[in-house]
Formats: sequence, structure tokens, C-alpha cells
Amino acid sequence: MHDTDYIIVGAGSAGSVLAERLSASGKHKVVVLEAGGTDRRFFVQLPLGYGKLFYDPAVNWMYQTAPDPGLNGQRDHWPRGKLLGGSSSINAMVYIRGHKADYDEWGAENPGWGWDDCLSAYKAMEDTEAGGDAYRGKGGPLFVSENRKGLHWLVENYIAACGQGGLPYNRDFNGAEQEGAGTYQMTIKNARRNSAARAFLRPAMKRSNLQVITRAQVTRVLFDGKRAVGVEYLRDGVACALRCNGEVILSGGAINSPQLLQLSGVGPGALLSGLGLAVMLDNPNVGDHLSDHQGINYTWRMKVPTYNDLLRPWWGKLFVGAQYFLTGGGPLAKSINHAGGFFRTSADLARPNMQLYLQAFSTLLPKAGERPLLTPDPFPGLSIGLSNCRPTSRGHIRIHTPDALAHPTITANAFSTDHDVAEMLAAVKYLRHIAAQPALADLIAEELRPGPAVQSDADLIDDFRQRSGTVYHPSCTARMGRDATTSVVDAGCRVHGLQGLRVIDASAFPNLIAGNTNAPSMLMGWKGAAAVLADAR
Ligand SMILES: Cc1cc2nc3c(=O)[nH]c(=O)nc-3n(C[C@H](O)[C@H](O)[C@H](O)COP(=O)(O)OP(=O)(O)OC[C@H]3O[C@@H](n4cnc5c(N)ncnc54)[C@H](O)[C@@H]3O)c2cc1C
Repeated sequence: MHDTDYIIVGAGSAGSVLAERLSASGKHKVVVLEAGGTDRRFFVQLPLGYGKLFYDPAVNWMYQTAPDPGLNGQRDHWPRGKLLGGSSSINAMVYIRGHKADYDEWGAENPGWGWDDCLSAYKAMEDTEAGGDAYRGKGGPLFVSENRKGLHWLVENYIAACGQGGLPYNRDFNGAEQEGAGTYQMTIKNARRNSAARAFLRPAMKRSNLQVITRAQVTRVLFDGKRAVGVEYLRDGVACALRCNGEVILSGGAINSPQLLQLSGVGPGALLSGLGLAVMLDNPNVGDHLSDHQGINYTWRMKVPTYNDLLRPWWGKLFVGAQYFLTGGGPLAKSINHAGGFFRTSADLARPNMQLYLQAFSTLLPKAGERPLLTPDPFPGLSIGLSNCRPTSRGHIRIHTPDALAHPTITANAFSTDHDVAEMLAAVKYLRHIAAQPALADLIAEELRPGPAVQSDADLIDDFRQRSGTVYHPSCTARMGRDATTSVVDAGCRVHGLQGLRVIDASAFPNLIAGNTNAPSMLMGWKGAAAVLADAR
């Protein structure tokens, strides 16, 4: 007998939920191995601290993609959380579950993953500030803030402009309908980030049957025949091994889970043997089907003050700091995206294919020696961003060395299909359509990016290839499916062809959902845990 029943690799969105669920009964011993460290850091807890985590290697894997022809040959920066809570500890905290049709697509091939099943799991998971109803849960472990108070006043103008432009107000994107413009609900509680670690892992860490080991990077899954029996990991440079009685569960996220499978001999056989690795299972789907949302911001100089005027000067920083600490309010207590929406680029579409983000500030001009995106501009600026919901471009994750500490090659292949280019072109035109409505147009001084000179289709396309990038939702790299020739795990998240090994995180999404991916990653943890426990009986 070994010291633990389950080993969970990664304490991110899915791993935190899994750890809580698997340890809840007290019957099972669970060990979580997390490559990063604690989430008890000021800028992790402070909601608007988000910007400070973007390039911080202390909490961030800081991946870079291979040069991407779809982005004019540029490499894209891919932040991923490397700490308790994983990416839910560095993300922008927007809480979106996706469109119900996304889940019906999941369920068509994977029993138990259709909308009705996923809806009841979401409802059990949630504690929605706005109150429970047919679509929303109340009393669950995950508090979701309503985010209706203390918003920047330009949110009202934005929602009014969308209405004038034909996109009506929607009170709850996670309710009956996704389409419309409105405010985003947030994983923020009492003015602090409500990561999966805070909502799930930390309360469970009080249990004696759950052990969380930080700064422990798993480098390989150990097998006995075709059964996973443990892992090897590095902790402070020391090689360690851990074996389990039950199962090994990979929750390292959409980049690391396929990387770890490949390092363990599970993946494209020719690639692995070419690197001198023994092939445990030849499955070319491991690391394949990489899906991600691409986004771009349009930015305007405004005639009226925005958060730039408050967040840039020293006196403004002092003011918002005092406001936060004395009242728990103000811009520091919120995400950068107060509002947003979902729209269709063509009336013929059955459901929205684009997502909007309103930011009542702009970050076009980095300070000398500073990375972009960190400092508000020295003039009143406003940005509206958008990202696609169901891109057809697919990339892949592949190791290029047996060195487990090296980052894998990320080939994003952004905008590599005509479909994705055409719908993004229609979408950026729609942004200008919204900005041209009186509720916003009367307040706009000029368009700064891309600027009025960019008008032709060719120039608009070149602009988004030049300026767009990931909106941080890589998924599907160990995708779920019935057929082992097109997928990696089955509907119970079990790796096809092996025993005792599951992948439970965003890599296991059968398809990318329409919206942000923290909620569905936690859903993976919630429903994945139920599958593990069902098999333990
Ligand atoms: C900058 C940013 C902004 C985002 N904004 C939003 C948003 O506003 N709303 C939203 O819904 N989603 C957002 N997302 C996406 C969302 O947070 C992720 O999709 C989700 O957190 C992924 O969950 P996961 O469990 O798959 O992986 P993660 O949460 O990334 O967890 C993986 C964990 O495994 C650990 N790990 C990896 N490899 C190993 C290893 N070998 N050994 C041990 N541990 C390992 C990692 O350190 C990490 O803690 C954002 C993401 C980022 C990066």
C-alpha cells in the first residue's frame, strides 16, 4: 500500500475543484503536486492586480508561441498561472459558462456532458450573488459576484450604444440567452479574487486526508504495464517519486497535460521515438486539436475622463488605494473588463460567434523600459475588445526535447482558416459600428487604434494579424471523445488505452466553448471528480 490513493498534478482551476471533491468524504487520501508556489500574494488577491501578474515569472509560466504566420510571423505571449489556483489566480475573473449549444455538442459524443447535465453541475457548484433561478445556483462553494455596483459610468454609455446599434441589453450572459450587451459577473468575493484555490482548495486543505505539495513539478508518469501507478517530480532540484493506490490525474492545463503525457511516452509515436523516448501509447491526438480564442482591442481617445485619468497620476493611485482599503470598492476591486457582450457577425448564424469586452481605460503607450499593457495612457482612453467564440483554426503542442523543464513548442496557427479571418473582419467592422452610435460617438475625440487610415478589408485584416493575440483560452489538447482515433480521453476523462490515468482540465474539452474558460475548467474538475468517485465504488 502506498501513502495516497489519488495524485493530482496541478492545483489550477480543475485541480483545485478535484482536490476538494475527492477529499470531501474523508475516505480517500489525495496528494496534489503543484509546480508553483503560494497564492497568498498581494497582486494575486487584489482584483486589478491582474496586470502585474501578466509578466511575473514568480507566478506565471510565461510561454511563447512559435512564430505564427497568422500573426504576421510574430510570437505570442501566453501567460499561464504557476501557483495555487493556477490560471484562475492570474486571470481577468470574468465568469462565463458558454453557450448551451456548446455543451450539447460536447454531449453528442460524450454521455453525461450535454447541457442539462452540465447545467445541474454548474448550479450545484455556484453561489450566485444575483440569486438562484432556473439557470443559476445558490449556496454552492463558488461565489460569483453580480458586479452591478461601482462600475465606471461609461459602462452605461457602452450598453446604450450597443442598444442603439441593434445589440440589446442582457442582464445575465449565463442565463436564458447569451446574446446581448451587459456587465460581466466575476469570480471576486469581498473585493478579493475568488480563484479556484480560494473557493475550493484552501477550505479542503484543512482536511487531514489532503496534502498539497508546492514547488513540485511533475516530470513523468510512472507505469506498471499499461497502468499509471505514480509520478516522478522535481522539488527544489531534487528528484522525487510518489506512487498511489488509485489513479494519477493530470490537471496541469492545456499546455502541460499534453506535454507531460508526451514526456511519459503517450503521444505521437514517431515524434517520441525520434526524441529517444520509449513509446507507451501511440496516439497522435495528444497535443493536437489546440483551440484558442483570438482577440483584438480598438481604442479611442475620449473627450471625457476615463480610468486613465485616475489610475495614472500619483494622486489618483493614492485615491484608489485609499478607496480600496477603506471601503473595499473602486477600480482596484474590479476586473479590467466591467462589461461586454456577445453578438453575431451575421443574422444567419444560430448563435453568437463573437464576444465583447469594455475597458474604460487604454494602455497603448508603454512607459520607457516597461512591457506593454501595464500603464494607463497619459490621455483619456477607452478600449473595446473582442474575441471569436468558435474559431476553426487548430494548433498543437509538441515536445522538442526529453527535458521536462523545457517549454514545449506551441504552434497556435491563429487565423489559419478563411472562416476565422472572414468573421474577424466582420467583427472589427461591428466594433466601429458600435462606436459610431450616439451614446459613444458624442464622447469620442478620435480613433487611435487602428486609426482612421485603416479602412480597406486588406488593411483591417493586416491590422488584426499584427495586433491581435490569444485571449488565454487554450484548450482541447487532450480532447474528450468516444473514438480513440480522434481523441485522448473518454467521457470519464480516462486516457484511452491506459488504466489509472485521467486528464481533467481544459485540455479535455471536446471543443472550445463560446466564452471564457475558467468556469468550464472548474466544471471539468467537478464532473471529472464525480467520474473518479463513481469508479472508486
Ligand atoms: C491572463 C489570463 C486571463 C484569463 N482571463 C480569464 C477570465 O477573465 N475568465 C475566464 O473564465 N478565464 C480566463 N482565463 C482562462 C482560465 O483562467 C483558464 O482557462 C483556466 O484557469 C484553465 O484551467 P486549468 O485547470 O485547465 O489549468 P490551470 O488553471 O492553468 O492550472 C494548471 C496548474 O497546473 C500546474 N502545473 C502545470 N504543470 C505542472 C507539472 N508538471 N507539475 C505540477 N504542476 C503543474 C500549473 O502551475 C497550474 O497551477 C484567463 C487565463 C489567463 C492566463
